[in-house]
Amino acid sequence: MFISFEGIDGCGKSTQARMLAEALRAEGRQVVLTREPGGSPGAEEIRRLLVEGAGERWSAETECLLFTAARRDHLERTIRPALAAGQTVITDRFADSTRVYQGAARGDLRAFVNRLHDMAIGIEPDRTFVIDLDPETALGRGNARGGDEDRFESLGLGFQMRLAQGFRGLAEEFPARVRLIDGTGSLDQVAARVRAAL
Ligand SMILES: Nc1ncnc2c1ncn2[C@@H]1O[C@H](COP(=O)(O)OP(=O)(O)OP(=O)(O)O)[C@@H](O)[C@H]1O
Ligand SMILES: Cc1cn([C@H]2C[C@H](O)[C@@H](COP(=O)(O)O)O2)c(=O)[nH]c1=O
Repeated sequence: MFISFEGIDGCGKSTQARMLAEALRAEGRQVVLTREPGGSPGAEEIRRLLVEGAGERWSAETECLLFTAARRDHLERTIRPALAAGQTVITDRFADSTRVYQGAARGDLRAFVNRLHDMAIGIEPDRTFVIDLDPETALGRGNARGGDEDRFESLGLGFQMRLAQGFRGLAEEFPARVRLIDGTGSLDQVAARVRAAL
């Protein structure tokens, strides 16, 4: 099974991806927990180009190409081999992030993003959990966490609000696989919502 977690920066998706991986492992499943951009040595190199770039280093189109290149490597080196071995793959972000960040929030590039996806990726998760949280709360959580990978989080509240709208829209666009999960409350409360939706 192939599962993705999505949402705005600081919504809690990495925490929930990790909690679900631990819960499934405790039940005896073999789980590969991975992330994007990254998840394979080559894709982690591309991640550094993306998240360590200062300010507006890349155009939205170039970002699409870099994220898609990283995803292709991640798919070839990590995701497909794990799925072929019967393992469960849980990824912290996948193609929906490109649809929302580059395709909608940074500009109107959905057609470009879709064409790249069809050419180079061509696979969707079986289930996608969008952790839905208001951007002010999410930014507060992100700031409290600190860290130096602030290339995207520094884009501000207005950008995060466009993202939140974009992620909510995925549930309507892909109703068979995307589940909107209320991200408020304790870690265990959110985890219970994820399990119920799985
Ligand atoms: N339900 C929650 N209640 C309070 N704090 C939370 C909750 N879930 C996560 N956090 C905290 O919020 C911060 C961000 O969480 P996390 O790293 O899981 O988010 P994220 O969506 O993966 O962020 P990013 O995309 O920016 O990496 C962390 O410090 C985490 O411990
Ligand atoms: C896959 C993907 C990611 N992004 C952005 C979203 C985040 O701001 C960063 C990654 O940071 P995280 O803390 O690991 O979530 O990259 C994007 O804009 N487009 C994408 O396809």
